[in-house]
Amino acid sequence: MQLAFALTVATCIIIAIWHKFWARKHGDRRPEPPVIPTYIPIFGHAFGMIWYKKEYYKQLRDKCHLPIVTLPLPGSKIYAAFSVPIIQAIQKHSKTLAFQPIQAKFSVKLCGASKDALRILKKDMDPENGTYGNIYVSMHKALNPGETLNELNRAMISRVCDFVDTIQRPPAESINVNLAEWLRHHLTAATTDAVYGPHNPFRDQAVEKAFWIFEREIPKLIFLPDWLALRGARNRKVVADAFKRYFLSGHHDQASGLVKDFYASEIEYGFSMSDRSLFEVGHALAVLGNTSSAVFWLVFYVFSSPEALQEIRQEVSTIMTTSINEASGKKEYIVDLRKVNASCPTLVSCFREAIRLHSIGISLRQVCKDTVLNDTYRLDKDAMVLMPTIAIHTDPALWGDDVNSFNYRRFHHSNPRKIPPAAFRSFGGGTTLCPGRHFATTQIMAWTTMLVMRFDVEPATGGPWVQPTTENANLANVMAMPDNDIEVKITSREECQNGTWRVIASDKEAMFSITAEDLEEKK
Ligand code: HEM
Repeated sequence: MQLAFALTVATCIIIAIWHKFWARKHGDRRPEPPVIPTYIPIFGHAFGMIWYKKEYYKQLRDKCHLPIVTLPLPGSKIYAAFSVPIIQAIQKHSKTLAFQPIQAKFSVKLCGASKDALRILKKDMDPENGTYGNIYVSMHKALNPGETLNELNRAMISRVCDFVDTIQRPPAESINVNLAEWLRHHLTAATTDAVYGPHNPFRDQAVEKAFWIFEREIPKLIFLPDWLALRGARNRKVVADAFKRYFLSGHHDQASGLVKDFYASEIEYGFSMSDRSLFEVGHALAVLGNTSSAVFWLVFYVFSSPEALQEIRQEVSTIMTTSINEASGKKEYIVDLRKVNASCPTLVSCFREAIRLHSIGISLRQVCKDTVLNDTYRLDKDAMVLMPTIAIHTDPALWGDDVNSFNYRRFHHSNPRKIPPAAFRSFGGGTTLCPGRHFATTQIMAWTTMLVMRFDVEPATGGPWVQPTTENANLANVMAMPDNDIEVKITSREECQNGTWRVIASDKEAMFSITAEDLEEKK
């Protein structure tokens, strides 16, 4: 009798163990994405990522021709996705394939915040009891079409226009600038004035300089301990200290809604003043990190493609109104950005094409629970999912054989090759779709329309435009910075001498629908 009882208990235990382990792994028979072997055992993929940088994902895509693969790494497992339908499936599972746990860890490491801050964020990410990243919702709200965004846009546009006025001079007196550096400095000034208000800490040149040094050092700050990333940590502190003084003086009361709302959420979460100041360095990075590179590439392509330049000038003149100012007797030119989407298809196409070619962002997700994608592959808990934009943006199957060259009409309605909207991923997608895309696009269009209409821009050498490489681009960014700068000569156009110029923007709705999500919403 005792033996029978013991056997029954043992059988139950065996069945329970079988159910827990074997059935969980193999019960539905759906496999994990295929493992990609490497010549170097264990460390092969890690080595490939470090050595070939962004190019590694293109190599893997071309080597395996699979929608998603498994890359075993020492102590962890990574899945890399190379197809639009698989990426869309990943984005749909936003609870089990989540960005927030990664965001919590990365933001604390990147900003050098305290263990207390990590504890608060981790608690928030608890799937049972946490609000699961509610803190970032305030940022999304402020940047969605609405009054807070309108105010931000108005403040930014007015600074862009004021600055562009200062470079207007008689055509014989052109100016020479290093394009990337010049744009970065003046975009930083216009953006941070709009975001942080009259006491903008970035008006101190030492703070701006420290911020951009910190930005270059981000990969070290994320992957190495702080004592091996001293330069980044030291410069981050310069910026964080400036923010601390700003907050302690209550200067954020005069800032944009974006800063005020986020600051209020941080207080609600219980972060210390020191952590709030450090996290603000991270926010500044989201706000500033990518827009100036996007303007650089757009300006580079537009001014180096005479046909595109001519078409864009023609298009912008159709959305421009001209009147005579009664007091000064001068002409007033007003460019209404609200009309760009509908009336400037070549400009919009050039913008999308320029950022398509230079998007190197990698969207990340953590597998919080075993998840099956489209009834095909099983992703195992605790692994990480990578969605490298470059693998999608350079796939000839999607874009055609000229995928690697600038085709200024690629996104033009006259192009017979129709691209699936979800294949354009410069702003990411799903729940982590860039909330700053409307602000960024408005700023990019304000700069580009002003430069295109008022100036001629050409290489200072007098020779042809030479495209810079992006081999050393900082992989912490979404847009690749050029490896070297280009010195350009900026000359005012004769026909635009006698007048004042202004850009205005929408009060009502998002002006630019360029992501799959925005296009869907518009339907
Ligand atoms: C051309 C300029 C920009 C590009 C290409 C860009 C692109 C992106 C991408 C690809 C992501 C990540 C999406 C993902 O992982 O799926 C992202 C996230 C984000 N971006 Fe942008 N961005 C730009 C400008 C801006 C600006 C100007 C702001 C703020 C004013 C901003 C705020 C953010 C924020 C807050 C996030 C994190 C969203 C979240 O975690 O929920 N971005 N951006």
